[in-house]
Amino acid sequence: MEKNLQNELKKEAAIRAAEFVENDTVVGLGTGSTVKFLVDELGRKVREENLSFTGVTTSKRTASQAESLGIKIVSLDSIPRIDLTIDGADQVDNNFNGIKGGGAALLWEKIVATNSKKNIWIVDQSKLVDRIGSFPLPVEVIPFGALHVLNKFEELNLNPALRLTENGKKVMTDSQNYIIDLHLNQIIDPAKLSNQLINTVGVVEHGLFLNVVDKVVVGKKGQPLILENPDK
Ligand SMILES: O=C(CO)[C@H](O)[C@H](O)COP(=O)(O)O
Repeated sequence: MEKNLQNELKKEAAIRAAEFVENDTVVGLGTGSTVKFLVDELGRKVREENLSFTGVTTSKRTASQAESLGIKIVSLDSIPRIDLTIDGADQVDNNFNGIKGGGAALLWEKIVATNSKKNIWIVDQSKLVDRIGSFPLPVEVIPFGALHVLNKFEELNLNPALRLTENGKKVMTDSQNYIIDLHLNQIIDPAKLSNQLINTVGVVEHGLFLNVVDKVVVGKKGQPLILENPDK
């Protein structure tokens, strides 16, 4: 999909999803380019429509954008619950399984998501797929012994690659871990892979988000589509 159109559709989904944010609630704010549109819109609503909510963010990036727009941000441990989290995703299949972590924020994203009463993902239509996996699956690993974890993944034919910055430095997450991307093409059994990864010593978390999302707001030509997860 052409970049300008994709951005337009991301923005459309983000603006539609902002309507789900209610006054006096605690809202988890995800990370990424789609969420950036969401935070802009929520900032506008705070300024122009007196929307009042408390945010919990899934990255330092989102926290600084939100605070610069006047959105109140608190730490996760200072609040008893999160009412709703809105986040992006890299791919979503028909069973509402998703891959996240393209922006390297998957650990905080999963912690915030699993502590939220409701989760909404905002995506453009190109991210809806029959089977997830053509987007590389991010795995967050602690730096100590990371190359041994990479070798194990290699032995398991998971096609791992340590994520590097444009300058060739290792990408560091907000928790000071590394990211290994698994180039799998397709994931036949997401639950099995999820168990396998999380049981590998050195892995902190992975980007398979299974049975997490309640609603997906899809930016598509025409108007946004809202998909409801029947299993939630
Ligand atoms: O999981 C994420 C960050 O870790 C993002 O939500 C995901 O990568 C989608 O990003 P974008 O909205 O930029 O396409």
